[in-house]
Amino acid sequence: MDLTENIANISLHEEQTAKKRNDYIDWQEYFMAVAFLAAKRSKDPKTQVGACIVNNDNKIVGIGYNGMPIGCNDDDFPWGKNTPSPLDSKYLYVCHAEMNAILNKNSADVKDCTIYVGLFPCNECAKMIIQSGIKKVVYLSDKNAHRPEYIASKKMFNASNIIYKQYKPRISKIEINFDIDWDLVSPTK
Ligand SMILES: Nc1ccn([C@H]2C[C@H](O)[C@@H](COP(=O)(O)O)O2)c(=O)n1
Ligand SMILES: [Zn+2]
Repeated sequence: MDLTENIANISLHEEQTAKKRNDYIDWQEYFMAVAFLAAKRSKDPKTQVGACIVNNDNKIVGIGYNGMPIGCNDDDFPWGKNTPSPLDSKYLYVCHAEMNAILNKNSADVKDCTIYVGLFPCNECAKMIIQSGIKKVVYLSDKNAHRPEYIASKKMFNASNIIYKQYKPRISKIEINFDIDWDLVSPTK
C-alpha cells in the first residue's frame, strides 16, 4: 500500500467512526438563550427582557420582548423611570416581554406550554399566563421578589397550579459568532 492509499484509508476510517459532537446546548439553554436574544431587540435603556414560549414537542410557538405598543413610536414615548408624573415614565405604556410573546403566538393556542423568561413575571403578566393556559414558567432572575406585584404573581400561580422554576445556568455564556471560517469548519473537497 503506498502513502496516498494509506492516508485515504485513514481518513475513510475517521469518517466511518465519526461520533456526534457533545458540546451542543441542551433544550433549556436553547430556549432561555432565544429569550435572551429576543431581549436584545428591546429599546428599554435600563432593563431588557425576553420571553420564549415552547410547546410539549419542544417547538417554539411565541417570542417577545419588552417594548412600546404598535403605533406608539419608541422615539416619542418615554423610557424614564422616576418622573414627577407617571404619564412621563415608561411604566404606563411598555408591553412586557411575556405579554408580547403570548400575543405573538404562531399556534392556535399556548395551552400546556412553558414560558422561558429573563425576569419573573409581574402580576399583570401572571394573569395573562394563567388565562392563556401556559402551565410552566422558567425564569432566570427573581430580583423583584419583594415587590407586591411579584408576591401577587406567586399567589396566583400557586392557586392556579402553575409551576415556576428558576433556571440555573450550567454555562454562564453562549456565544454567537458570525465570523466563522466555514472552510476551516468543514473543508470543501
Ligand atoms: N417580567 C418582566 C419584568 C419587567 N419587564 C419589563 C418592563 C420594563 O420595560 C422593564 C422593567 O423596568 P425597570 O423597572 O427594571 O427599569 O422590564 C418585562 O418585560 N417582564
Ligand atoms: Zn409583566
